Amino acid sequence: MSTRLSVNINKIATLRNSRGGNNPDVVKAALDCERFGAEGITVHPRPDERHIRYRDVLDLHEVLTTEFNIEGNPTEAKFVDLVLKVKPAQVTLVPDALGAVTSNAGWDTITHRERLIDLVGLFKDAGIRTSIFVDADVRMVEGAAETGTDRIELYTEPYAHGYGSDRETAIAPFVQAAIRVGELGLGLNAGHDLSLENLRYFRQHIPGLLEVSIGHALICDALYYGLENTIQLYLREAKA
Ligand SMILES: CC(=O)[C@@H](O)[C@H](O)COP(=O)(O)O
Ligand SMILES: NCC(=O)COP(=O)(O)O
Repeated sequence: MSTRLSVNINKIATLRNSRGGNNPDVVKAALDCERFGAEGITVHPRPDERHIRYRDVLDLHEVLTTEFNIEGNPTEAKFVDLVLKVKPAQVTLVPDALGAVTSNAGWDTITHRERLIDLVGLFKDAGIRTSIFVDADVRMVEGAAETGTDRIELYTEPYAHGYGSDRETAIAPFVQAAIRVGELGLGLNAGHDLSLENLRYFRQHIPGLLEVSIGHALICDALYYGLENTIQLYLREAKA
């Protein structure tokens, strides 16, 4: 089974927004990512629009030909309306805290069960595949399964953080979670802080990994290797 690479282009928008204007052009960059081999494009609009703007999502939707994955916090009505309007291939529900620098935890799928059931139903009725962002915790995976979601996305920051010092210990809860995902018949995605250094080991130890979404490290690597080479390097790790 091959794991698909979805390139998160938030950081390209961050660079554009730092000067105003349209350089780099986010839509062109996304199309180039696709041309260079990306199998999907991920965006994670936030209420402050500090990187991807809601307008970008509409523009991207017009032109992308690979899988479009929109991530974000569904407690924002604006986010829900945007996703229902665009109808991407996949929506990933993330419990972002307002003001957080980046996503820093998965859902408590037990506490938020009823809300997640409603949201998953809403998006699935619109023909959108759903994925719920969760920590590598079997209880949270089981809670996610009860919402009716198609997939879960494992929050991989703790793995990435622990990889350098003790990768066997770092991957262990992710293996357990992935096995449970498979038993429950859900699809499995993963992301956050995956990199050229830690991706191959993750891919080789996690059963049934359908998709990784990678942004920060990939765009940093592109400064050195160029976007086309970098996407090829990540594809090699994702397929290893
Ligand atoms: C859910 C997730 O892990 C990513 O979408 C990540 O949060 C990227 O968001 P930022 O680019 O805002 O850090
Ligand atoms: N879902 C994770 C994602 O889209 C990218 O996260 P990161 O690679 O920017 O940490």
